[in-house]
Amino acid sequence: MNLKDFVTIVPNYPKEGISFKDISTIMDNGKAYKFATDEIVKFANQVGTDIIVGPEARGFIIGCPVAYALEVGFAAVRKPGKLPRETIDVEYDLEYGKDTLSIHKDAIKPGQRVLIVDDLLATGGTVGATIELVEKLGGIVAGCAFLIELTYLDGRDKIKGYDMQALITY
Ligand SMILES: O=P(O)(O)OC[C@H]1O[C@H](OP(=O)(O)OP(=O)(O)O)[C@H](O)[C@@H]1O
Ligand SMILES: Nc1ncnc2[nH]cnc12
Repeated sequence: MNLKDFVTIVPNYPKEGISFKDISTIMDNGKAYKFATDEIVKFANQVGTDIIVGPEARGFIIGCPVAYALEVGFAAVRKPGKLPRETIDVEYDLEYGKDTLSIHKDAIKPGQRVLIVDDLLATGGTVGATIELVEKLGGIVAGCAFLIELTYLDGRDKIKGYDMQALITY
């Protein structure tokens, strides 16, 4: 299956000049959604995975079915103020300005092998901050898996030295 055929390109969204890669047309097709999930499950098995970590919100859409298929847990990385118990937080750079990501302090046990799953790698700010959260909790980043990599934004530079998988590249 050519997964790229299921991505919808939306020009000038959310801003003029941005070519938005809409994955909702992968998710609304059962066969494409399963194919994408199965490909990440294969990678997860290769690198060895005890738990999936996915950043809000699109990381949940693809991370949760992977966790289900592997019969491992899923830990959510969220924007500030969304998690009810004690968190650790990491500030990271956006194209303009800064943002923060949080995870529950007890979401990952020291030594657990973590696969970070998200829909898309752009500048790498989100995955970089997620790696920092996992490692602060003593987790081992087994790898990072994405449906899409925007190679022209060089996000890969932020995950040098980590195993990574991208199913579709632009
Ligand atoms: O590599 P980066 O430059 O960090 O960009 C990639 C991130 O941007 C998008 O999430 P967004 O923050 O738009 O949130 P959403 O999933 O809630 O739409 C996407 O789902 C990735 O998480
Ligand atoms: N071009 C893009 N398309 C979809 N999601 C994104 N997140 C960051 N950049 C994106």
